[in-house]
Amino acid sequence: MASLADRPFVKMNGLGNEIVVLDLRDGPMPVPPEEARALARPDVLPFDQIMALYPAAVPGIDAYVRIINADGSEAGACGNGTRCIALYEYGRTGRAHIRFESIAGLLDCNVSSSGITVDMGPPRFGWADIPLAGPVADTRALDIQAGPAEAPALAHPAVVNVGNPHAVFFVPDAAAVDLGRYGPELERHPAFPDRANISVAQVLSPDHILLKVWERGAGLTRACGSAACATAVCAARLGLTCRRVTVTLPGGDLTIDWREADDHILMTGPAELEFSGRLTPDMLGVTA
Ligand SMILES: N[C@@H](CCC[C@H](N)C(=O)O)C(=O)O
Repeated sequence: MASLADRPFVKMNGLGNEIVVLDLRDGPMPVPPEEARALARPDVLPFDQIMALYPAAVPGIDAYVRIINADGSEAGACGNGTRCIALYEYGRTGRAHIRFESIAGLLDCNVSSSGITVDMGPPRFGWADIPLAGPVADTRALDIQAGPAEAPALAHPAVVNVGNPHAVFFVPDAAAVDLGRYGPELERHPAFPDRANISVAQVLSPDHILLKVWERGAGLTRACGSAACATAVCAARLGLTCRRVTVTLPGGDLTIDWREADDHILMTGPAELEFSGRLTPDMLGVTA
């Protein structure tokens, strides 16, 4: 099977969410899950997601993007990674308006001095869209004890799909929740047949939310852009906040605006280029 050995990579981050960009437009090939897992080892090139760029099928689109988690699984959305590839493409082309396509649809991005804005599209609240294991009438608060019985704050999450599945637990004190302990079980709860990204959110004011995230396929991360979007729309839908909020994650702040006019979610924040290099067989765990 083809290997990524010798392909160039760019290491970036979006608020400390660790991203590896692989521009495969010149020689498209799938990212082998076992090579992704080998690369993610702590002593190699630890990352939360690979953003792999492929030629777009449609004119006017810069690239088709596939998103690979550190465990080798594929995701439909990655907000922080999308800001990273927008910055990468801006550096390559000098164009501030960049458009990507993904399994979840179009990602329209704008790079400016105040940050990178990504149109993440509209949220989907239907139980089958998230997806959930069975019909649920009200996805604002699941009528199940989703979390462990000894952690009563972790029950009745709001759920939504923003290109990927999210469950958001609104709690009075986010710092008091040991998400590293409960995340693995919640991510794989039987209610979520495709697993889920798990957020613990504390509403600080009608325009400010504190958030920490256990990411599906990556674990605890310093930031998760799609989780910030998911949390903002769930909070607004529950009447806890307005539609434009600042979301504070361990890695920093994102601005989320759930636009009334077309139901789209706009996420604004930074991205950073760290270093670049070339993948070697050793890094990918490939033996001759
Ligand atoms: N880091 C991301 C989310 C990446 C995908 C997620 N772990 C999933 O499997 O759905 C972000 O910034 O949105």
